[in-house]
Amino acid sequence: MKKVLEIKNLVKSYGRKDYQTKVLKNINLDIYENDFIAIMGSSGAGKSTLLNMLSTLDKPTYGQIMIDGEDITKVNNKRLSKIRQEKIGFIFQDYNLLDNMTLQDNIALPLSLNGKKSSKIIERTKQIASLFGLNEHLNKYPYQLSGGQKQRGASARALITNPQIIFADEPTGALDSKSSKDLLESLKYANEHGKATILMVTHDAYSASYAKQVYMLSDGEIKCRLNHSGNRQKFYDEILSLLSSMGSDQE
Ligand SMILES: Nc1ncnc2c1ncn2[C@@H]1O[C@H](COP(=O)(O)OP(=O)(O)OP(=O)(O)O)[C@@H](O)[C@H]1O
Repeated sequence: MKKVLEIKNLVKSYGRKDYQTKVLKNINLDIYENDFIAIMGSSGAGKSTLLNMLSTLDKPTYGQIMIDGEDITKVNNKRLSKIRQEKIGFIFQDYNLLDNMTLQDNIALPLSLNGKKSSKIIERTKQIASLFGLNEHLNKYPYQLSGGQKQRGASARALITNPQIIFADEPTGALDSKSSKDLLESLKYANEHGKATILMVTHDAYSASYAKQVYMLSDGEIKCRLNHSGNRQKFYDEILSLLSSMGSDQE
């Protein structure tokens, strides 16, 4: 299996030189094509910090992050934006759709920015929108959509370029349970039927139970890994019992 992300001795500190807080102490992680990983941990454990570094939005204090064998901590900004455009998709908790564009244009945006031909863009937009059950909403503007539809739109936008890795930070954080389930089913489908590798930060055991592996971040380190054994309900129970044994403040 191809290694898409390799993290070596990753450290992140905040603050001045003489007064530093080490948020991430020593993270080592290999992520392979088609993995679906959930990163959990209590509030302030460093989940978003880790995701921001892996997704090129922030730089580590020490350590290496290799995407496709290329150390993204060492490349210049021009190369970094190319890597973002070509290899990475982002899903944020607050959707980040552009208000003055239709859903169709929002989903198509990464391709329009790449300068692809318009008939190809429309075809691909419809294809990805149908994966997320959005075809009948394509001409609507974000204010005409529900939270769940917006988040599925944001996810379709993240997947439209067929990126190697999707980074999702609390993608179900603002959704009700039905919309969360719809979104997670779509991500699962994209992971199982496409080649999408997904790395999702979540505090929610239900969302995490859709992943293939769950990593627990605690005290700046990955303390524990759980593997999905095939039955989602069983995995959900295992995650809950791990969270309670870790004395976490999760549900
Ligand atoms: N830019 C920053 N400067 C200083 N400290 C920061 C900065 N960003 C994050 N931190 C600190 O790093 C720690 C980890 O924050 P992070 O947002 O990664 O946690 P998290 O696990 O995602 O939490 P939550 O579940 O509450 O979102 C926190 O103590 C936070 O206050």
